[in-house]
This record gives sequence, C-alpha cells and structure tokens, in this order.
Amino acid sequence: MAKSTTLSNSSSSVKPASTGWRASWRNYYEMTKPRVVMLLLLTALVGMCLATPGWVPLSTLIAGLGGIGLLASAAAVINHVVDHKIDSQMARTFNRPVAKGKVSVNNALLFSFVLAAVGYVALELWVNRLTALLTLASLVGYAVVYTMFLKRATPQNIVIGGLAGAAPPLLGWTAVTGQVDAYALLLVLIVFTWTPPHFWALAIHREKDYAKAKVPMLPVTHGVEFTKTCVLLYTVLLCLVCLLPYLIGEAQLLYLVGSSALNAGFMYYALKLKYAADQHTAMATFKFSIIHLMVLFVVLLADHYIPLTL
Ligand code: HEM
Ligand SMILES: CC(C)=CCC/C(C)=C/CC/C(C)=C/COP(=O)(O)OP(=O)(O)O
Repeated sequence: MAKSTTLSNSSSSVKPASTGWRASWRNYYEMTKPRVVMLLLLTALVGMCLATPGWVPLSTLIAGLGGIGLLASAAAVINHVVDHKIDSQMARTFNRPVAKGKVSVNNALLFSFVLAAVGYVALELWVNRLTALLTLASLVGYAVVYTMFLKRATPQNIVIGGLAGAAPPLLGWTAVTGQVDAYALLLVLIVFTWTPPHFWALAIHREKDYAKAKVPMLPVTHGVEFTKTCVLLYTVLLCLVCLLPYLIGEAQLLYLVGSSALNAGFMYYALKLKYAADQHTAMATFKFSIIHLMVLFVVLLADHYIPLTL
C-alpha cells in the first residue's frame, strides 16, 4: 500500500499526508465504510440462510460474503472519490481521506479496482455468475447511478438509489440457490422501504450541511416539515411490508412478535419526530433505524431456525 499520498488533481484543500503505514491503512479502511458494509453483509447472510432449510455450504458462505463485502467496499471507496468535493464542504465528512487529501484520487481508484476485481473473481469462481453479475450491478447502482447522477439531480435520489443498498439479501439468496425467488425480493423490499426513513432522519439533522454543499436532499428542496411527514409515511409503509413475511407464511411467531416490537419502536420515533421533536430526535431516529434493521434480520434468522407456531 502506498505509504503517503496527496491530492494532486483536485480543487479541494490539500493537507499533509498521513505518516506511517498504520495511519495510511486506517484511511483505506475508513473509505470502505466498514460499519455500513457489516450491516449489508448481515442482510446478505440472512438471505443465504433463508434460502435453504439446511446449512449454507461453507465455501458459499465464505466466498459469497467475502465477494459481496469486497464489491460493496469498492463501491464505498468510489463514492469517496466521486464525492470528495461535496464531502470537503460538509462538517460530517470534511475529514474523509480523499476530501482531506490524505489519500490521492488515483490511489483510491486503484484500491477500489483491486477490491472489486478480487470480489468479482471470488464470486465467479466459488459462487455463481448470477450473484457475481447482480453484485456488480449493485456496485454500479450505488457508485455510478446514485453517487454520480441521482445524488446531484433529485431529492428522490436515495429512494431510487436505495435499491443498490437493498440488494444484499437477494445476493445472499442467489449465492445459495442460483436463482431469483419471490421471497428474496420481499427481503429486498423491506430494506428498500427502510432506507428513506433511515436516511431522511439523518438528512433532517444535517440539513444545513447539505444546503451548504448544494446537494438536493429532501429537507433542502422540500423543507424539514415535509421530510418529517415522508419519514412517518415510509415508516407506516415499512410496518406493513414487514408484516408480509408472516402473512405469506414464510416467517412464524418469533418474527411476528420481534418485528412488531421493532416497528412499534420505529413508529414511536417517527411520530415523535413529526409531532414532538426536540433537537436530538432526528439523530435518535437515525440511530434507531440502524438497530431496527440489524435486529429485524437477526430475528428473521432466529425465526428460520426456531419456527414457533401457535
Ligand atoms: C441509498 C441508500 C442509503 C443512504 C443514502 C444512506 C446514508 C447514510 C449516511 C449519510 C450515513 C451516515 C454516515 C456517516 O456517519 O458518515 C449512514 C450510516 C449508516 N448506514 Fe446508511 N444509507 C443508505 C443505505 C444503507 C443500507 C442499505 C444499510 C445497511 C443495510 C445502511 C447502513 C448504515 C449504517 C450501519 C450506518 C452507520 C455507519 C457508521 O456508524 O459508521 N445504510 N447511512
Ligand atoms: C455491491 C453493493 C451491495 C453495493 C452497495 C454499496 C453501499 C455501500 C451501499 C450503502 C449506501 C450508502 C452508505 C449510502 C450513503 O451514501 P452517501 O454518499 O449519500 O452518504 P455519505 O455522504 O455518507 O457518503
């Protein structure tokens, strides 16, 4: 890994490069958005497990999660490159490695290419072509369609772009079965419906940041009140969509109870955000959204292996 680099072909502020390989390694690691990728991988793992009544073959588990994780990480690195000017203007992101000039555009692109190539080859060799192509399409959906175009073009950016982030349960499913099935698409629909309240809660908290960087996020273009209404309506929709696995007989009692409790929590935050917010409510809603999705998929998994019925 290149030890220290500066941003040579960017108009953003150029700062001294990090010293030592440890600092450098941390910058590369940060660009992969590790915590986001971990949650994506949890949803992929659950997609794999739900695809079969038995155990997932170890080679599919390792190569599948490894390949999906590497391609998602590559997408995140490309996002850091494409967005480095926007990132340098926002308080939340100004310190990011490319925005700060701690990693050069060329080195970040090389890093993302290596991650993507290794990930794609792993999926092709040890999983299957369908999963490799769908994962590559997700990378393009996030790094190109969302980041390069939608993010700058429309406040519906994250609704449409959310499809790429919602894909991992399907990717996990196809890694095991080699085909697209309706239940896998329902799992995608859950993450897809979860994404707007997840992101818009944060966008409300960071509205001034986005306005300053001229990114047309919903609170900037349509105001905070309208965005709160959208968070509430999407949360209602999410509650309904989350009922479907039980209603179609794919999930049992443990899931019904667990998901209902989680959805009650999300509704509490969405209602508070709309009707009784203080300065912390938007951020609290955003943080709860992450716990909601994480626990929801753990509950789906538990329900799969412990199918309780009345
Ligand atoms: C277009 C879709 C999405 C958008 C626009 C979005 C946006 C964001 C933003 C702006 C953050 C804050 C990052 C930061 O603090 O620097 C964030 C955090 C996070 N997002 Fe999302 N997100 C999306 C989809 C997803 C998906 C699909 C997942 C996982 C399944 C996810 C999981 C997370 C997690 C775990 C965090 C916390 C990261 C941390 O604390 O470092 N997001 N998201
Ligand atoms: C292959 C595959 C599964 C790809 C999915 C890629 C991926 C990492 C999706 C997560 C979506 C996400 C973190 C969006 C935030 O982008 P943003 O640019 O709006 O947020 P930022 O300002 O924090 O960068």
